[in-house]
Amino acid sequence: MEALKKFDGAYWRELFDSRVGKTTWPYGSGVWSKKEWVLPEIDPDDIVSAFEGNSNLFWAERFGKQFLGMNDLWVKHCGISHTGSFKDLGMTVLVSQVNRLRKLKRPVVGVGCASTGDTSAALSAYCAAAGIPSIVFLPANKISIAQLVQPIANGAFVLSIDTDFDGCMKLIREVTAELPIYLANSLNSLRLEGQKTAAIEILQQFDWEVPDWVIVPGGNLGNIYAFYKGFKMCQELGLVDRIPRLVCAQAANANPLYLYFKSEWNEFKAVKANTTFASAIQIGDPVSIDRAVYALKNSNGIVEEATEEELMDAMAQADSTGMFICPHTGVALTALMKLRKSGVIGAGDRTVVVSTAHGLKFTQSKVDYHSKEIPDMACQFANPPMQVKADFGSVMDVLMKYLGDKAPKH
Ligand SMILES: N[C@@H](CCOP(=O)(O)O)C(=O)O
Repeated sequence: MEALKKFDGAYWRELFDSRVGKTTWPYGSGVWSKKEWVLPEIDPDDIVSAFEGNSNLFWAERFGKQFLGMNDLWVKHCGISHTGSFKDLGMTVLVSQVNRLRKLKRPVVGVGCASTGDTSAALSAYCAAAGIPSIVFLPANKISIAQLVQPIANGAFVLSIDTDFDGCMKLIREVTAELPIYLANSLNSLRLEGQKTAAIEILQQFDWEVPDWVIVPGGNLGNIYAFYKGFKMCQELGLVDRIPRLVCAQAANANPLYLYFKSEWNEFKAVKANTTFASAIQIGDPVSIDRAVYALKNSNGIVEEATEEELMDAMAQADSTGMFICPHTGVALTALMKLRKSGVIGAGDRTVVVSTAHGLKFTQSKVDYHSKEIPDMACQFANPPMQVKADFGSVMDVLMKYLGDKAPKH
């Protein structure tokens, strides 16, 4: 009974009154009533929901209208998944095949990858579920804590190597040529077979109406090709009659594809990737460069880039509309902002931004931004917590000011 009492409105009301004194609750007595709530009817247009129709395709209504003057902007959230990124889509296919190979007594002792965080999280989770050893090469001190802890907790053999992702990638390719370790990076087509399902799902979610644009953040560049593959497959099957134009969005600090595009596909040069908050795409020598170029050329595609300040501002703006995105999605949104500004993407174009990972994997970057602790960055959309003395008057003062600023001006 005592436990049940806690759910009784009167109990809380009593507690509230005894601590704060009698107050007038302005939102109707129903809030504290013991009776069951009867919700008033609501206009469907007023429903505030994270999900529009399907589970992971959001209509970014407020962001689109407020920052871009767009009414048909969507976010395909691939981070709502088991390990929090789109890598799950590909890894379930790859690890399933490895499982089969092992049952056929093929000499696969373990599965390995180089990673900037998300790939290793997915690989280690699926391998752990199947009881297959996983080996991951991570660039030391270059991935978020949330990402690092995933393969560790999943029981992978984690090598923290004093190099960058490109160095890890080079090493794992050399090692897998010598040892019975199956390479799980996205140069393995099995990964792409899984990842391309996100494109098919987008079309299905739009009832087979093709969006005008799909914007994908790009680092190792397997995913932009996977999207192309999925869309192309649907076109070849006659499910749709065209494919969307693809945009690959890179961080300016790791932009070899962007530079190649700007040279009108004249000459590709790998770059030394500099530190970026979009750490999962901090890659200077992408393994899927040729496939990405093929995808972009065959979809009338574009490559854009985002500086650190641009991507962090875009992330903060998106978060302020409730999105809580990862920095890579900030890169994609920056690309969209630039293409909207130049008029390449029109106000009425149906556009899908691919959100590649869950924002909770990148909380440190958000904390740094909102604390305004990033050198040479204005952090213009920062929303730091307000320090306030623990007394009623001080709290009332700041709240009155806040509410005064926020009150609708009629
Ligand atoms: N961003 C990736 C880098 C590895 O790319 P992959 O496409 O080969 O898996 C990661 O999360 O590790």
